[in-house]
Amino acid sequence: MSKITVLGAGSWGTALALVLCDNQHQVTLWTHNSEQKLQLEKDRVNNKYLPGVSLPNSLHISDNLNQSVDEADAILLVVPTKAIRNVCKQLNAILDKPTLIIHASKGIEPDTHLRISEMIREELDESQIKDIVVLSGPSHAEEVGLRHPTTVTAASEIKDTAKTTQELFMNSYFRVYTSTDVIGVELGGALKNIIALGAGISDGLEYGDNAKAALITRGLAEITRLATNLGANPLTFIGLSGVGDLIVTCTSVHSRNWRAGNLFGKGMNIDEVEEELGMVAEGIRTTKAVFQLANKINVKMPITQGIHTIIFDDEEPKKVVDYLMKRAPTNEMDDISEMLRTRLSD
Ligand SMILES: NC(=O)C1=CN([C@@H]2O[C@H](COP(=O)(O)OP(=O)(O)OC[C@H]3O[C@@H](n4cnc5c(N)ncnc54)[C@H](O)[C@@H]3O)[C@@H](O)[C@H]2O)C=CC1
Ligand SMILES: O=C(CO)COP(=O)(O)O
Repeated sequence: MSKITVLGAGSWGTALALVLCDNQHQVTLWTHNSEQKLQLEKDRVNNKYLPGVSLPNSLHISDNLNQSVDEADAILLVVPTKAIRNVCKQLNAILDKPTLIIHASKGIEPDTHLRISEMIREELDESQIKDIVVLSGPSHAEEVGLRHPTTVTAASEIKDTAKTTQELFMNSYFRVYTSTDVIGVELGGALKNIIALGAGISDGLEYGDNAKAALITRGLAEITRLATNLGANPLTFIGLSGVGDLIVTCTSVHSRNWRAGNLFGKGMNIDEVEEELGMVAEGIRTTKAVFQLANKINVKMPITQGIHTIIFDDEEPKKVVDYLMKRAPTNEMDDISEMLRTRLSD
């Protein structure tokens, strides 16, 4: 049994805390919101973020970060990307020994274009980090909360800590694979949210299955192209954190990003979408970050560019689709050959 502290009591933090409780670990779920702490303790259900799922009696709820992480064997960070630095700054003032940090958030920071593990390394001292493991894959909290079969990947360059993470989470309904491709796994989880916005927009326009299949497939080519340029293994993108997460996020009504896209497709603007959603759709900020990054390093990402125009320039979705369809004709496999060439020349 390990002592594990989950930071972030949203849908995913709550669902992962349940998995860890089912595995007989000693688990604390930390929320920064004292009203939420009282609500969780009183109802033993996360009414706002994971309704209908009972919290196990063994789950300890806290709003005190200091006490929550005291003597923790591992810390699981699951706050939205925009809160990562703030939470890490608070941890920086507290942690007094090398700690295993596992993160399950999915995003890229605008302006710096950093992945989450890179942001964590900027905020914590080296002496506070035993390792940072990325936990990512096709996994909606709503289904994990029901203990439906789910598979994810735990990625670290240090095989032992990826294995430790696998052992902490693995059970009969939650299967964990390991990987050493931290860049690929982290980017796969973050970038698919952009394409999920696109799938939602397409469904909001009622374009049907052909358009969505096109978005998923060409979206995969586009995000793999960027990730390979940033050092990821292209093969990671035919795995759980690549095509796996794209499928689940682009096709599920549980997806916050798909739902946000759907609202954009129906004509709402960014303020209206964020208000209506009430939960984090990471793809919105990630679209901004990736649009900047792709321009900076000169990687072609037409779908991301189009979604950026819809979200941040209020462009009509139909006009963007028209632009995408009328681009100069190309050869489908150019991408793949280019990626393999890059990989083989490494
Ligand atoms: N919901 C899901 O099924 C999955 C979510 N994720 C990722 O997990 C991360 C969290 O997502 P969700 O749990 O869905 O978000 P959510 O919108 O359900 O909840 C976010 C939580 O973070 C808390 N929070 C916000 N700002 C904070 C701060 N400054 N300090 C501490 N806590 C703060 C909120 O109070 C809330 O409890 C995201 O990066 C998301 O992409 C990954 C896989 C599945
Ligand atoms: O990452 C997820 C599923 O794997 C969750 O996606 P959403 O944030 O779009 O709900």
